[in-house]
Amino acid sequence: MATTKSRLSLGFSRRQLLIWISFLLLSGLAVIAITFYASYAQKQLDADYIAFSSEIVRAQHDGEALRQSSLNLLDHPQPLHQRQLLQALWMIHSRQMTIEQYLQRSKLTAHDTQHILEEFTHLDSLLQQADAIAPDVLEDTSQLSSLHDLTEDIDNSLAYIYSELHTLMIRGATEQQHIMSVMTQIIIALGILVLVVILGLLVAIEKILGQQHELEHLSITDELTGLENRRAAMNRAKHILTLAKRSGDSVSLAIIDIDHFKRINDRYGHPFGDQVIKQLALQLKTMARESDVLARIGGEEFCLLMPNTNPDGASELCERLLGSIRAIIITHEENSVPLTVSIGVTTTHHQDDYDFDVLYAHADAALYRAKAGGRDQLESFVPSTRG
Ligand SMILES: Nc1nc2c(ncn2[C@@H]2O[C@H](COP(=O)(O)OP(=O)(O)OP(=O)(O)O)[C@@H](O)[C@H]2O)c(=O)[nH]1
Repeated sequence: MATTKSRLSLGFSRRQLLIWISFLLLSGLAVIAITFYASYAQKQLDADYIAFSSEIVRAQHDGEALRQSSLNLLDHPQPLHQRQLLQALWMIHSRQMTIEQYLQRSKLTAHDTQHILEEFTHLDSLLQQADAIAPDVLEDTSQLSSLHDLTEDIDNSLAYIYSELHTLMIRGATEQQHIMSVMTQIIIALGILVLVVILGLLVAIEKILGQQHELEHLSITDELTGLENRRAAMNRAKHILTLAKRSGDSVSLAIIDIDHFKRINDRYGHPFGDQVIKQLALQLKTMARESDVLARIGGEEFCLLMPNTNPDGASELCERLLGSIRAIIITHEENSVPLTVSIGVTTTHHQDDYDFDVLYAHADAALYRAKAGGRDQLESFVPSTRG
């Protein structure tokens, strides 16, 4: 009832749901953070600060060229120097347009560039004034000194703009470097995380497989003796009997039960009784064949299923078992403890006998007679007594 309550309609337990919600929340946050950072980084990395910087470096010569041509014109008012000055003015115009384009393409914020744009407006008005005077200055030489003053103002304005832009470029490039280093660290951290997760998963899978194998082994093994348990014996017996029934081969089953085991327990204690069981199991193991199924099917009861074995073969082996068990030397505090077993054995005779429960019942009936006959002996099931 409690389990049903703690499970929601979709088949998730509350704990699983919490884990999934936390996982989804964390993943969502990680995706948002990464997307935000990636778009910011992308903008910064898109800005071509190197090209922009080289354009600014080239532009710094424009002011000097203008000032020089203005000086030349002032000293020698000749058409050559006037042409040079007009050319310098044109150069500054076109450079100004290129730089304004770079500024728009760059990811610098309005806050960063506001004062530069204002200075550009001021520069525009100075250029317009110079453009208005320069073409006629040879006709009206009184304008020469005003023109020269204007060129000085233009040069100063350009110097201010370019030094500010230069500072911004350095800041942008530094930011790019910072972004690259943060991204490298993030990539390394993610790589390590992925490796750790993969390693964790591998360890978990390895552990689960180990536990699964261990559980499988435990589910078919008798803990005390290490022999197969009743369940495993029945499964294997079923398989062997099915094959034998088809081929018509005889299969024998012996049940081996320790005599008066209760007395051993009572006299020497339960742990000693366990040791006796283990010792007997070891002896049985050495005498059983590879193809036999040897299992502990009860407290002091073992079964030995012998494929392809007729009644004579089974009896012979069981007699040898009785003898070898009698010969086991067991001592308790220097007192020897006699150990004997009784064995009931049966062999498939009819089609119906190829069934573990039927064979077991027959062997058990024979064992009963062995116990009743005085123990430490073998009794075989006699088919005519069936039923
Ligand atoms: N030490 C130990 N004793 C066990 C274990 N399993 C069952 N026993 C004991 O085995 C004894 C079996 O006693 P009984 O069924 O009366 O049979 P028995 O004393 O061997 O007498 P018979 O079979 O008639 O010869 C009981 O005292 C159980 O407690 C075990 O794993 N370890």
